[in-house]
Amino acid sequence: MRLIVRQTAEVASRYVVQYITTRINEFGPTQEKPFVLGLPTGSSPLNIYRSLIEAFRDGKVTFRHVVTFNMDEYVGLPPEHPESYHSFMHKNFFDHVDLQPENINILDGNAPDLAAECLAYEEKIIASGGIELFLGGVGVDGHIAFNEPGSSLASRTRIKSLAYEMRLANSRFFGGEIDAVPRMALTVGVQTIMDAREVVIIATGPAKASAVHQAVESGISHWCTLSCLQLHPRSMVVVDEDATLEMRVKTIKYYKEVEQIAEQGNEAEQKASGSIGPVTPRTTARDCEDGDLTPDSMASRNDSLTELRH
Ligand SMILES: N[C@@H]1[C@@H](O)[C@H](O)[C@@H](COP(=O)(O)O)O[C@@H]1O
Repeated sequence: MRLIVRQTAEVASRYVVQYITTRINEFGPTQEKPFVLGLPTGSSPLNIYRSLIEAFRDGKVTFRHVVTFNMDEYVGLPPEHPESYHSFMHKNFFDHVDLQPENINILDGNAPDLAAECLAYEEKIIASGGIELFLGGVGVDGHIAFNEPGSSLASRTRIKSLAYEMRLANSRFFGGEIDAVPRMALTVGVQTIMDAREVVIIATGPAKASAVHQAVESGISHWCTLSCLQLHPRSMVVVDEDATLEMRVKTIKYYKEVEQIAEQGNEAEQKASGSIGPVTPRTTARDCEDGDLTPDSMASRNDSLTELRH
């Protein structure tokens, strides 16, 4: 797991946008080989969606051959309800970029057979080639998508009844009325997210500090489903300084050093190849200290991961 720390939420979001647009552009999606992107809702990704729209308008990225899968949706809320995740996504992202409507996938919380809907969603992800990059946010209790504390780390897309705390937290979107928050949702599982070839999480603000501390510095636990990313070969948590308030100074220093070394490696790589422009973070010498892999074997592992991605 990599941790990227930026001073403010805005700068952290810009980092994510730069990262995603570079990944899409380097991938070079086509009709036959689209880039499959997992997407979240919530307030945390709003800056990201705004900047992705800007990047699209400035001609820096196109979503023409991008296929999206959203993380979750409430059960029983009409899609046109202002707080449905369908509405959220169209209002904040889909309606402003060149995504093809048939490439947009969001769980149908009004499907006649909800279990079949969840199964079909998993099958569609596989049929699309698997998710290349899953972008996510995190709840104050460390949940990803609607995988609340206690969710199975092996879970897949399923129906979930929402706990009191979750409904209380989300009542801010329903005029503060907890009874207006649906009691159930459909959500991708922890394992569905883990199956993505890369996972990028944005976490900003002091309210997320405890979740980030647990996920990064503590053990893997179903009480903080974000912590499962410790097992992911290519995951990154991008935070602002406020979200690091509960972390050890030593940990932040470690991750900043890892990033510095990666940047130096990238610069050297760019100089050697004469290329310019943004480069996605690669394995660093420091990463290799975590296991018995040599930089060479890590480099070849990166190459094989790249092959798998394409
Ligand atoms: N299902 C969503 C999650 O995907 C999101 O990460 C979380 C945090 O939202 P926010 O970014 O508004 O704090 O809220 C909901 O529970």
